[in-house]
Amino acid sequence: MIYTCTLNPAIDYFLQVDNFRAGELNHVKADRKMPGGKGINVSRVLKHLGQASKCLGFIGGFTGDFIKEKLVEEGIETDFVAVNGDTRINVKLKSNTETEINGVAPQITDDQLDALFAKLEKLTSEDILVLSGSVPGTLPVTIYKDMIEKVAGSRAKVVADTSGVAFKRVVTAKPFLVKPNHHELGEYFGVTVESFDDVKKYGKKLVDEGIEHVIVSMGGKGAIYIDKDEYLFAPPAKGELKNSVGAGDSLVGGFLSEYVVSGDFRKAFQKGAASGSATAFSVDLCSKEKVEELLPQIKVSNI
Ligand SMILES: Nc1ncnc2c1ncn2[C@@H]1O[C@H](COP(=O)(O)OP(=O)(O)OP(=O)(O)O)[C@@H](O)[C@H]1O
Ligand SMILES: O=P(O)(O)OC[C@@]1(O)O[C@H](CO)[C@@H](O)[C@@H]1O
Repeated sequence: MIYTCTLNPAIDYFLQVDNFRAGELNHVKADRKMPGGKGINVSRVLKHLGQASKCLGFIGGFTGDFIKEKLVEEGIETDFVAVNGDTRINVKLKSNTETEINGVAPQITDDQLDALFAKLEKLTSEDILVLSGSVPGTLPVTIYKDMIEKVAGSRAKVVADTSGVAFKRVVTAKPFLVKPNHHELGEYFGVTVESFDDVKKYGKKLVDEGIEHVIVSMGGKGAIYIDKDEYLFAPPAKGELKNSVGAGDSLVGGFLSEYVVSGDFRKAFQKGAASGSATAFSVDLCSKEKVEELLPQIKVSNI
């Protein structure tokens, strides 16, 4: 089973405003509310691509109910720990530019944290645990590292996609796969990562630190996969950008959807990159049809 863990889920509230003007009254032309948060997005992409998963994490209030209902409607299993406050709302404003305003997580108590850790006890070597997104302020920043240590005995594979201090900490626990974007990779090493050579150099440093598989996404420039033996490049597909929110999560979901079937990293990377582009060219997260349409465009090469 693939478990995705979203410590800080959200309703993603997409707003379209023509010529948004800060400091003035703006009228919304169209809006959309979607269940969001990185792990939840991975689960939704997995579902679209025909793979089951179970969503873990913390959820609360009317916003949490909305997320759970939507996931149930889509046939996605959930096993969230309930918290007292409201799950956050993240505003995704599309106008001449894209602006994101991510909300604040509700408080999480020690008992609720223990309840999440108890759920990890059933993981086995057959399972994959995806740890994605930001860490709520009331939790220790070492939480992802602690979770990896908790499941280490089970030999479940851990995939991590987070940023800032949480990324710094999770790297020390050596997950099976990490997926920073090039900005997050640069932030980790205190440098600016721009060119493919930079991505290769700093991605390889993560492999040298003990992470088996590293995928660095670079938005519209594609993605690079690094392990101890090779560097692979997946170009972006061609199309009209509609929504970049969740492209990285789609890369992770697409990758896992193939990896659990074939265990082939090259094919999994190709599917992941096709899924990232498919989401970038869609209003919602990628559909199976869109991923299959774009797949032939993604010619993975050794670089
Ligand atoms: N404009 C685009 N055109 C084509 N493909 C894209 C585009 N944007 C993203 N992609 C694909 O999606 C992948 C992931 O995108 P990106 O690097 O933006 O992830 P991210 O920064 O983690 O995003 P998020 O946090 O919103 O999920 C890229 O590596 C690329 O393959
Ligand atoms: O604040 P975090 O947890 O870092 O990111 C949360 C978020 O921006 O990431 C997803 C896209 O990747 C969205 O669904 C969600 O709103």
